Amino acid sequence: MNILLLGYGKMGRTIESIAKSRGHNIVGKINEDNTADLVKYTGGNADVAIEFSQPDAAYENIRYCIENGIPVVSGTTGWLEKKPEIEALCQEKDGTFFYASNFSIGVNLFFKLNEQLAGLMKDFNEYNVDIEEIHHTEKKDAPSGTAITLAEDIIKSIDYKKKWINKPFGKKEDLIINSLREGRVPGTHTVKYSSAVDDIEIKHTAHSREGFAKGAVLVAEWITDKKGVLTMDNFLK
Ligand SMILES: NC(=O)C1=CN([C@@H]2O[C@H](COP(=O)(O)OP(=O)(O)OC[C@H]3O[C@@H](n4cnc5c(N)ncnc54)[C@H](OP(=O)(O)O)[C@@H]3O)[C@@H](O)[C@H]2O)C=CC1
Ligand SMILES: O=C(O)C1=N[C@H](C(=O)O)C[C@H](O)C1
Repeated sequence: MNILLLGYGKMGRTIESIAKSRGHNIVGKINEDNTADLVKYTGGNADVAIEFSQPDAAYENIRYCIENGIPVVSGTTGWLEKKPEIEALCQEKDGTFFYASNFSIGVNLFFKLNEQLAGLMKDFNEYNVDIEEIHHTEKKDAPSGTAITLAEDIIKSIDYKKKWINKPFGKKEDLIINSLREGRVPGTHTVKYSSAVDDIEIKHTAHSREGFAKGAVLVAEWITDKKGVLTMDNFLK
């Protein structure tokens, strides 16, 4: 498979190494300094694009792919206010767009566990729930996309939480996401229910970026013959 990498930073490099080990070719690597080269690529010479860039670049990269017939797998976080526009464009152009806030299989199991725990906890108002996410100091966005997914799934079940906020303190109706930036941490997420007498915690700790990158390559292999707006739920089925 011929893969175009949009964003060749920490994730782009890890994806390159996994993709090559699975027999794929990297036909292009686009970073901030060579975005003009993007016009060289179309659905004729790139079977799929894998997009891990930065919040202010994702929309234009994904739009280019959809308009030029390249199926695109994106994991960039911090740009999601524009995702509905991309989804509409994908439908209009009969394109292929896959987005996940986290491509790791472990995190996607953790998402399911989070949904189940929220379902169990919904009638126990003596507990307060909050989220902590820890990432490396180079991360550009806060809260993490993964923490937002966790928060949105909790708010669907827990009536006393009305919205998430990215602050260490808030009212009971606010689901706190506390974002910490430390050293080279690849990504740690904790959901904690606390009462006066006990705490219940679930936690996912990534040991490296390999889980995210392998998930993105597996999805890229899977989507090349598919159309539409696709998610991890479609892939994992
Ligand atoms: N969904 C998931 O599973 C995961 C998502 N992520 C997300 O992926 C994104 C990238 O993470 P990471 O690799 O750690 O970040 P890095 O900062 O290491 O890499 C981002 C790269 O994007 C490049 N870039 C900047 N502008 C453009 C542009 N217009 N087009 C293409 N590339 C561009 C940067 O280039 P330059 O250096 O020249 O500025 C840089 O090389 C983040 O949003 C992060 O949150 C990360 C891990 C997992
Ligand atoms: O920026 C990162 O590094 C990561 N970003 C994603 C996020 O914002 O959730 C996924 C992972 O936690 C690593």
